Amino acid sequence: MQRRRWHEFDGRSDLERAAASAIVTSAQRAIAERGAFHIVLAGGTTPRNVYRALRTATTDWSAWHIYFGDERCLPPADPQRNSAMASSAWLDQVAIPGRQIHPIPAQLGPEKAAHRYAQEVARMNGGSDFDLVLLGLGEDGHTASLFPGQAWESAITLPPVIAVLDAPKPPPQRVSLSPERLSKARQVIFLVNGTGKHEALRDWRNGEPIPASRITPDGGVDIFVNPSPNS
Ligand SMILES: O=C1O[C@H](COP(=O)(O)O)[C@@H](O)[C@H](O)[C@H]1O
Repeated sequence: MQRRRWHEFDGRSDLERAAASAIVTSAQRAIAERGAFHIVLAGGTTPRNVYRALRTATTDWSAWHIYFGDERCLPPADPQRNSAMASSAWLDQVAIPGRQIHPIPAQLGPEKAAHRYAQEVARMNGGSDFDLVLLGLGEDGHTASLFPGQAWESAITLPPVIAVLDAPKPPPQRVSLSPERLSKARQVIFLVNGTGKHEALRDWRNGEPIPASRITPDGGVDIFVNPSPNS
């Protein structure tokens, strides 16, 4: 069962400011308590300005470790790649050591990339919880690259990283952390902005089993939403 805390913002820029501030606060806490900050990034269009805002954050970048919740199987520099977006908006401009940035090698194809990334996450982070997982919400209720009506929904056990072969949103080949792995987190924040998401939000609020509701960390999830996405 997913515990949800809804946070409504007065327009897109308020949401982005609040998200950037929540990320920095989470990093400060993790670095003070454990000496490192392990964050999983969302892709898509919603987080881009949040990432841009982080360029000027005051933080110890050497303690940050970056992972991705999902990736599209495209060449590494393709602007539609989630890692390419995060790099140009933010990561290329701050002093996070390169060995602490872990893009999904999705250019290898979904199966091989899923296998490699599962090994990499296990090697870097062991079985421990991520400090913060950022996620988005698609118009159909998908989160990361977990789309409704796909094989993973009926699987009894899932690998920590899933090869997605026929996503309904292009490109069809993708790689995604499983809902169980995304739920192993001290904190999970969904960023929801953009037209066309009203139905998915309504279903989510009504407790319908959309993919986003499969993320169930012990501490519950925080949902940052801009209810009037045109502002
Ligand atoms: O395809 C994807 O979509 C979701 C939502 O993206 P948005 O553009 O509506 O913000 C995103 O969270 C996911 O990482 C991405 O690969």
